Amino acid sequence: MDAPATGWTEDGTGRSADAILIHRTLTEISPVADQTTSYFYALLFVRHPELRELFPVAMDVQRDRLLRAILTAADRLDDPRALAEYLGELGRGHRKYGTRPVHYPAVGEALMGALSRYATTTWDGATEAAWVRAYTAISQIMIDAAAEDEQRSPAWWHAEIVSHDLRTRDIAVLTLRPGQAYPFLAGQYTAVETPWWPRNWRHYSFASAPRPDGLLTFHIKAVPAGWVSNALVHRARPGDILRLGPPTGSMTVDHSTHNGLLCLGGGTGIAPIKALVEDVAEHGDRRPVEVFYGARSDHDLYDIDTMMRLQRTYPWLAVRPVVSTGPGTGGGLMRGLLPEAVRECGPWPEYEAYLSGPPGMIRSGVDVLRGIGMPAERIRHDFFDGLAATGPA
Ligand SMILES: NC(=O)C1=CN([C@@H]2O[C@H](COP(=O)(O)OP(=O)(O)OC[C@H]3O[C@@H](n4cnc5c(N)ncnc54)[C@H](O)[C@@H]3O)[C@@H](O)[C@H]2O)C=CC1
Repeated sequence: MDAPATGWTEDGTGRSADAILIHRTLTEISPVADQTTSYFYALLFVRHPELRELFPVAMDVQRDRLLRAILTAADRLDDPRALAEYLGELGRGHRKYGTRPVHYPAVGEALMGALSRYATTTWDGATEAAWVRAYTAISQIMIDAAAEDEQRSPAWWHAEIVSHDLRTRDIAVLTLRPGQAYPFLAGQYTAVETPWWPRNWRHYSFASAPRPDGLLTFHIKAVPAGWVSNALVHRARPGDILRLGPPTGSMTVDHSTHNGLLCLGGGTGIAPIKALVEDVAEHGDRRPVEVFYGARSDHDLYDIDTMMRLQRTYPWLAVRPVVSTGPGTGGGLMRGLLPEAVRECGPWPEYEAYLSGPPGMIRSGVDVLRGIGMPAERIRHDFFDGLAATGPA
């Protein structure tokens, strides 16, 4: 996939002229992001009512995903590799919503309408031209990626729940049997849609490496106001059919090195970490793997038995539970937040870091690791609703 090629003149700062104009617009709309988003969707649905059915009935929770994804991409114009990767995932991920190439101009038109209305000070002919070039390039990369993907993969997969294990009051472990082969890598995640909330897709990591029987596992925590997660934890039963989007995410094991793995799994963020451990075991690498498993209290360490079983099985694996609140129970339990525990046990030369959990944990974990000298290229993580987010709503 090619990077955008037009409007490309460097200024003294190393940024292209288009990127500077686009960044200026983004800075101006930042304090009025909510209004810009509302206006964008209003324009889109008033002018193109046929597009409304691609989005969930209620759009409050993830209302701004599509616009946020476009703006994120536009702000990365000068990083063609990251842009192509991000937009490729986005284009492939949009197939499950029924997005067609013909829909892209409608979105572009609403985008220009919303930006020109809210970036009143900086909007002019040159800025509009820069946005048109950027959006044309963005949509073309997405359209091409979707078309290429269509040749080899379904837009989505049906999967039947074959077991539902309620581990705590609000956490369930689900095992699914996909209707057809579902290729993915340990450490990746996917989007899940339930029959109860059509077109509401939520992201969950695979909690196991690919298995010979083809089954998939997910750890779901019912979060307040989380319709999909509450349905999956409290309503779903074996026999129910879900839909899955394509696998995505870059927190996969680099098997080209013998470095150790330093893994931080916060809450249900332990799910992909468990998959990574299984992946290392299957490759027979015997690289040291240090897992820090964080939860609010020892009661919330819902998968500790599995992790301890893995530790007993593999001599190269060490699992350290870390609880942030509530009484500790001794017995090797560390107290505090995960990133602090990792710092205390550092400095971790010869390790690659894998972080999975709440965004605050990932941010502070990256800060701690960078602070103790770990180079950025040895730190891997995904943000479910940040750069890696896919979906129109
Ligand atoms: N691939 C990924 O990155 C995955 C991410 N998740 C995300 O993980 C989250 C799990 O939520 P919960 O189970 O409620 O976790 P939680 O809120 O109970 O946090 C778990 C642990 O993370 C650490 N932590 C949390 N916030 C922190 C902060 N601001 N700074 C430093 N450390 C912090 C603490 O040690 C805490 O005990 C969800 O947001 C879910 O979307 C879940 C699965 C996979």
